[in-house]
Amino acid sequence: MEETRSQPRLADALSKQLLLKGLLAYSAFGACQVLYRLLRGWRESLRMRDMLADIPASKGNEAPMSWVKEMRKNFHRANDWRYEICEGMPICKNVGFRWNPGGFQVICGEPDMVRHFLKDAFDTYTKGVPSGENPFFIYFQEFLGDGIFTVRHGLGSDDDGKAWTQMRKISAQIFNRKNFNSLMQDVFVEKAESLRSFLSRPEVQKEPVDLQMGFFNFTMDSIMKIFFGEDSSTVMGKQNRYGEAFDNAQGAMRQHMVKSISFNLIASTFLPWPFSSPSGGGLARMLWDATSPTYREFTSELAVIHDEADRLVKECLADPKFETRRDLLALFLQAQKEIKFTTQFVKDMVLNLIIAGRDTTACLLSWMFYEISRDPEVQKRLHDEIDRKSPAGTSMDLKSLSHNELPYLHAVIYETLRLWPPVPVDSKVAFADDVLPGGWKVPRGTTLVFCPLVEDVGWKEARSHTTFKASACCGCDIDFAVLWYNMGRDPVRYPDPLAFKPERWIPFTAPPHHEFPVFQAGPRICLGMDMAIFEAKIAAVELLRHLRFELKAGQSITYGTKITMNVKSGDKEELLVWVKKR
Ligand code: HEM
Repeated sequence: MEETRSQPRLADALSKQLLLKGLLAYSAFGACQVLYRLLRGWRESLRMRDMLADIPASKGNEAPMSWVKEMRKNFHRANDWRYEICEGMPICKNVGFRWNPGGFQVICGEPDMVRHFLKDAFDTYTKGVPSGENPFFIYFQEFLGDGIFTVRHGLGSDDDGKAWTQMRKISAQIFNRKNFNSLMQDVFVEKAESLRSFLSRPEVQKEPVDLQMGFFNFTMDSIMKIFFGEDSSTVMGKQNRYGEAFDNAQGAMRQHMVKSISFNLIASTFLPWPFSSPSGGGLARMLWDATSPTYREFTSELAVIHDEADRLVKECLADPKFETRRDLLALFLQAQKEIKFTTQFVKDMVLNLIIAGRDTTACLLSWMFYEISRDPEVQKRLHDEIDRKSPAGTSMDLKSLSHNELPYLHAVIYETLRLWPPVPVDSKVAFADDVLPGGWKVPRGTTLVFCPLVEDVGWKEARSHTTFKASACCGCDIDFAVLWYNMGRDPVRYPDPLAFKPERWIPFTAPPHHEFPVFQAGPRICLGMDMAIFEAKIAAVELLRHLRFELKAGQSITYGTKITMNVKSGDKEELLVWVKKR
């Protein structure tokens, strides 16, 4: 009897002992892991600090990681803040923590440097790896999956860049001259006519209209047709849940990403497995994400996007004409047999191409019409040129819309891209130690950021004369920036830089890509560059043949919060314009 009563007590004591031992073992393991990470981080950070010692810190950001705090404070004017911290310096750095190598950035200001890391040393610099040290890429990858925008090439890739080469090769098939003058031309003209007919409605012309929304709908409808063979009519007011989900997911992702930088850096260093991991995962991040309303919004919108991508892929595969289809989705699915892409991969590609093709060109058109509708002289010159060279009823193709035929229109587009680059920031990460032109050392793991070659003279003075009001913007920022935005505003290269002067592009000589990296440069230069310009020209000619535009007075115009730089009026992402028949 005595013996049977003592058995549970013994089992209790044994399990308590086991628990205690387990806890002790886990504490020892956790402490060793944190210590190891700290030592490793400290050693790597020291090495980076030593190698970067010759490069001056960006203005106001001398203390380790102080730039993150400053960046947060300046979310509402992210692009201008980036200009100010490297003003007058051809190269500067943002300093990371002493115990984590993740926060080091080098901001380059000279086209030679840009050329070096986008072209000459192409294999050394690529996209970052999502990790605790690079929290920006965690969410970016979650959004874009394994598509062309996230895939790494060169030293940073596991497959020697094969996946990127294949994606690029297949995508490039759609951007040939034959397609421009048939499929693309037909689609752009049809969708531009729809937009023009919508804007010509008397009820639409009674009130100022959000022209930016019109352009996002126009580019969405065009992309759906060219890339996926699908007819959508958002331009005519038909709702597109996909487009909305896309915008909401982008906005929420960026907000959450910025909010999470410090948390991810700290958690991945100081919390042991399974609460965190150097790859950026772990229970702590799961909890952090799950309790964030912006993250929940991001994932629920992402689910809508994925369902839609699923539908597009299924319908394409079931199409009896599948084998003869030439839209981009069909090309990828046809190639799947030989290259063994997974269906998930094709879906990611779909998503990447929509972001590439829809938002960028819509931003270009929005800023272009912002400039046109606030300057009657520019609009008059465009009307005159179009009336003379491309009146209603004449066809629009690559030749008739070239810079030789319509030099002023071409110049307006380049001037818009200079002042309002649709992708104002971007970055590359060094995967090996390197030396930049000028002898500046760059350690492995540094994020390379571009900055313009800016002189102190000129910029401030020009700014004081501008009518652009960078107020009331609640835009957020990303931590790794490539400053296309600022390069276009360099007063040395572009005198009177803030003035909209299309004449500076006449006669037109294409600028070297590393000096004007609006479409990036080197082997990963934008694939859709010619398509975007062609599309913007067709839309502009079609609208200006029939309509005139006047900016609604009293708007405080600035830039918005998306990855691509859209127009913001007050606290709304819109561009209100009066549209009238000519
Ligand atoms: C004004 C319009 C556009 C601008 C300013 C623009 C700008 C850019 C930039 C800056 C990049 C480099 C991003 C990076 O990898 O870090 C890029 C890449 C890319 N763009 Fe565009 N883009 C525009 C329109 C388009 C269009 C219409 C398409 C057609 C789908 C397109 C397709 C791509 C693709 C596929 C890449 C990835 C290239 C690669 O990594 O190999 N873009 N674009």
